[in-house]
Amino acid sequence: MSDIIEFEPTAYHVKNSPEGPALDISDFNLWYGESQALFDCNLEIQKGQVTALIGPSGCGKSTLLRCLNRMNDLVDGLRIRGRITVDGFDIYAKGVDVIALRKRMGMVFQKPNPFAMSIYDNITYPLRVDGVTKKSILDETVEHALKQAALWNEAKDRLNDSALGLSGGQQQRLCIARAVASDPEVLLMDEPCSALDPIATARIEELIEELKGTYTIVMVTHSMAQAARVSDNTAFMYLGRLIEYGDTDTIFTNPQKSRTNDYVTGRFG
Ligand SMILES: Nc1ncnc2c1ncn2[C@@H]1O[C@H](COP(=O)(O)OP(=O)(O)OP(=O)(O)O)[C@@H](O)[C@H]1O
Repeated sequence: MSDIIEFEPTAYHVKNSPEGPALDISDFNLWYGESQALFDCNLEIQKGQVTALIGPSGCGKSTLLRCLNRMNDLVDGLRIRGRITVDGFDIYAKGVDVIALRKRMGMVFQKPNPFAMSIYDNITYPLRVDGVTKKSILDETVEHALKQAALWNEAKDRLNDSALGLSGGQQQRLCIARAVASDPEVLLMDEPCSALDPIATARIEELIEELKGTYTIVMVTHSMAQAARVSDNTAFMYLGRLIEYGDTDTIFTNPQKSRTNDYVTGRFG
């Protein structure tokens, strides 16, 4: 049993310090009711780097990603065994403030999901919920977040327009801006380009390259080409098990396990 009973957000402010992994997943198992979806997963996710989760459909990539900010908590019949720590804090320990945890672990989904409100309000909404009302702080946050998400030039003259009027790629960059506005340490991305065309995809990939270092990024992708282009490390999953994990070049060019090799060379998947 864990000896950590309180989640301490302050501990997260040591952003991407060079020592140790940002996230440590150890002996992690998960069941949806009677059905086990994750088996003894062990993975250290390095700070400031991009880690890709790859593997065939249904192998548990999204399940594992969603455990990293406890997005699975509301699923009926969900059980877990094992441990996930963020900067040494057990995120499943008793007393953890899950809302505070999710602020530290921003999430970007497959389909862009801006709120039906203005571009400005999309970014400031989480701050307002936290009681921030000072206009200068809100303005500054909007500009900074949009610049970080490479959307400032396209959006600065239409901040009060509806976010739903943006293109799909712009909407996804807005969702990234909204995630970074809360000043997270980690960005979790679940197939962030799957609904986008190749040009919008290339913009998001460039953005991921720019954001890494400032943020630790964990990304689920179906595209092996994308994993090879943008990630530093790759974890290959199969049937709920983590089969192999290593630096992306090695996983794609010299994997140790035959199943990894079969997958990355397109023999199945
Ligand atoms: N909410 C849920 N309730 C019950 N079973 C679920 C739930 N979510 C996922 N599963 C099951 O868990 C397993 C892993 O699913 P998951 O979505 O994590 O896989 P994935 O690798 O992300 O798949 P894909 O690439 O198709 O998105 C699958 O067998 C899936 O049917």
